[in-house]
Amino acid sequence: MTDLNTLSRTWSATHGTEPWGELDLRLTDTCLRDGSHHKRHQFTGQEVEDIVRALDESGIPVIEVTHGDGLGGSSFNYGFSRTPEQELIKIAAETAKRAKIAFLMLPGVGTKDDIRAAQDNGGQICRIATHCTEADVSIQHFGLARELGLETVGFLMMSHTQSPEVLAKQARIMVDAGCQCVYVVDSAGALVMEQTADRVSAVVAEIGHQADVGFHGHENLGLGVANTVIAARAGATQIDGSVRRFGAGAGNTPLEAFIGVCDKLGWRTGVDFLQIVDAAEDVIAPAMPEECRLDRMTLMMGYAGVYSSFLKHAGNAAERYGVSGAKILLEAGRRKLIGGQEDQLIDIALMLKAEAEKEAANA
Ligand SMILES: C[C@H](O)CC(=O)C(=O)O
Ligand SMILES: [Mn+2]
Repeated sequence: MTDLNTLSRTWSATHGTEPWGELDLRLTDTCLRDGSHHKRHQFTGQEVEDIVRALDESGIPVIEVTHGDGLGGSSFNYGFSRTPEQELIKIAAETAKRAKIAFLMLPGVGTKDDIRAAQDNGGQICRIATHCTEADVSIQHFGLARELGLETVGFLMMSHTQSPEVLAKQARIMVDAGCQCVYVVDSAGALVMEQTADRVSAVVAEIGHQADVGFHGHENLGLGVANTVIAARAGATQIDGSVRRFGAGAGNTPLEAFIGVCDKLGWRTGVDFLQIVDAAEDVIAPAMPEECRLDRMTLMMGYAGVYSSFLKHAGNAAERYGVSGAKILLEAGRRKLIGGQEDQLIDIALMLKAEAEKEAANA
């Protein structure tokens, strides 16, 4: 486990004698992509325009816009988008004056043609996400993205499920394929402080001399900001979050809170705290179907280590079959389900229903 003294020594060795005094972080707001899960993929063009304008004017340097499950995610399995994501990317790119527009793709869900289309529509940063033991499926997509002149980011999803050593090896595969920044992604909001630091440190040790390292957090155990602070101290220089926590599960690291913390620590983000707080209240909150809640369901996700975007799917299955959503999530965690296995939530609901019927018959 990384303790703070070790972290301080590592920091001094790589960044000079002032432990975490001087830090420049590049922030990515993900509410128009991760928040798409919470919004059940129902963003309108007007909402995207308003949110991008507010984030851009506050100084957020990168804004991610895509269906929650990435390019090509609009489908029966994941949920259909109200507005085609390529149209939303175009609106975002036409609205932003300073910010770069990023898009996410999961190999197998999106295709190479989707990447080309996103670039044609003004997307400049291609973020490629894989389960954290499957980086090899991203190799050809990183190759294409670099060929097209896109900036590249890799997402190692469900990072809590693997050791720091495994993550470092997977990060190496992405960087060798052309990835310029690898994110440790706490998809389930299950990492606790030192577990975050250990993983980020290991990835920094493996690729830090060649590429950036990032951190993407979720709030399911209420640790989004704390985990993000410790990730930055461990060497993550690209940081994700969503203003107002507008993301899957209990939401992402609330970016405006993290920016306030950075101001207090003397870390530079280039974002105006007062402006981003106003944007959160006046522009982002009104676009949310409801606040992202830390409740029984989302706590269960952090506790059992369940992919945050399963929340709505588990809720639907619970309602349809009259069983406990929290129990579905606990079982999903026990089965170690990963993204793409949403249909198993229905199997679990049917199993719980059959168990309940059997119990009732025996009573
Ligand atoms: C496709 C996922 O929603 C990506 C993500 O944000 C995560 O794993 O967390
Ligand atoms: Mn996420």
